[in-house]
Amino acid sequence: MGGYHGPDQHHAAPKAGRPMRLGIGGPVGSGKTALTAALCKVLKDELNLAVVTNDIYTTEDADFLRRNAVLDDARIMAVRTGCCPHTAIRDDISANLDAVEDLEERHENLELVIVESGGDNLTATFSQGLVDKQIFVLDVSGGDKVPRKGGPGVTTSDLLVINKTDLAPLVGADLGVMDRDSAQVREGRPVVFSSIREEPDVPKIADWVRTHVHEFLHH
Ligand SMILES: Nc1nc2c(ncn2[C@@H]2O[C@H](COP(=O)(O)OP(=O)(O)OP(=O)(O)O)[C@@H](O)[C@H]2O)c(=O)[nH]1
Repeated sequence: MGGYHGPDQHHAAPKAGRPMRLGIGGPVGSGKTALTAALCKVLKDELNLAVVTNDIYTTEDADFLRRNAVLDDARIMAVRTGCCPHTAIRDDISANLDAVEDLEERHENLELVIVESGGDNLTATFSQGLVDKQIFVLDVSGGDKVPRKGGPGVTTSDLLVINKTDLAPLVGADLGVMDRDSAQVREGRPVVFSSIREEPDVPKIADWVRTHVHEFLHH
């Protein structure tokens, strides 16, 4: 098992003839499952897509997606990591890769596979051997100092989502500070503020995903 900050041990997988693989990571409870469900609802009629969920001991996230009928059952696979979530998305990616490849074999012409990580800390990122793009989801109620603390998820993810903006007044979080600090540590990489509760069709995030799937499949 590698350390949190060690180099990625895996090479990026060849891209020809397969869907874009999108990782969604972030701390426990930040809204990863809510975002996965929202993206499935918004994109399922325009993109051929499937989802892999990760939980430590249960299949709770997959069960949530199935209960909410965001996709056909056969398009959702649960990985039970039995270990720290970051290990399964970065160090020993075999169970996740098997699940992704299984979905790709079972569903012809998939265009997007979302891999939702279990909740972990600010250092957890996906291996490039598992995903092509990654979104890191932070929760406003974790405090407005979190973006400036940095960590690879915050600084290097392809898209940083700062979720639960509806809670900012309740927890005294200054969204301006989060915006300024994240811009500073991310050196131009995009940041989107969202409230999945108030805006369940996540328009800016869905647009970002559409654009990247299109680029991946057609370039
Ligand atoms: N107020 C508010 N609550 C939200 C929002 N997005 C998600 N939630 C709630 O936050 C809680 C956690 O959301 P999940 O989507 O389960 O979070 P998660 O990151 O998948 O959690 P783990 O998989 O356990 O790490 C749930 O009760 C959601 O309904 C939001 O924008 N605003």
